[in-house]
Amino acid sequence: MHVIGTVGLPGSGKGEAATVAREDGIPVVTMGDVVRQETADRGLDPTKDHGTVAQALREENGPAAIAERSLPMIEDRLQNHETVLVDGIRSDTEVDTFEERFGESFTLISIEAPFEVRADRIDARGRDVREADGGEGLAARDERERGFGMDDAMDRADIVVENTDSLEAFHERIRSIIRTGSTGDDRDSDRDGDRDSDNNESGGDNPEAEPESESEPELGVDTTTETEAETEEPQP
Ligand SMILES: Nc1ncnc2c1ncn2[C@@H]1O[C@H](COP(=O)(O)OP(=O)(O)OP(=O)(O)O)[C@@H](O)[C@H]1O
Repeated sequence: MHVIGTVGLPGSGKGEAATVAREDGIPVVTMGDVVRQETADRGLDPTKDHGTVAQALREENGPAAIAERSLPMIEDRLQNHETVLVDGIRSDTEVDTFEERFGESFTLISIEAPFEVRADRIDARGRDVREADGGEGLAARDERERGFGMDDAMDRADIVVENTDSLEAFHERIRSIIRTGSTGDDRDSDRDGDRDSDNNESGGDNPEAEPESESEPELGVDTTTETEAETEEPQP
């Protein structure tokens, strides 16, 4: 059993990580699914009343309400799958919920990219209403997410993935983590030192990880992660 959670500010790459998981046949449970389900259960319109229900859930049942409601969905998927990805974690209180339930089988990945990089990618994505057209700007969205406790959740991550390289390199990175249950190489910082050995033990010497990590530098076309590429060393 392995439950992988992702956390990251808007435009950091959580959706891309979920896509990689699905391509690998790994079910993805998003916090949004939980809220949509609850909205439908209350006889409301999931497309319109989503925000109100998310807020109501937290007010009625506390800040971990959405995470708690996601647990049966995750456990259901774990009946038939070894690994499940949980997308959309927003606070350290939610991290507590997953750690309490899944213990060492829970791995939190923080996906990070600088503000300007995320702003450019969100513009290019074209999904969001631009600030100039009355949409919520990225700074305001960041602020709102941080208000939920996202910084504290990110600080709890077992693995930090800097998504500043090419999309191919990011996909490869996430695939490697999902398949091996660990970083697979030494490029990710680990903010929680006592989890490091767990990662290495659980999959650091998985043979599948080797070819993937070796091929990564070739995939990178973006120059923003030069320092990462320079520090890349073959695994002993
Ligand atoms: N390494 C990358 N190189 C180029 N484009 C990328 C990279 N990573 C992500 N993107 C693109 O940036 C956009 C934002 O990524 P994504 O949608 O995965 O972010 P998110 O964290 O899910 O954002 P949100 O929280 O707003 O839903 C997408 O269009 C995605 O394809």
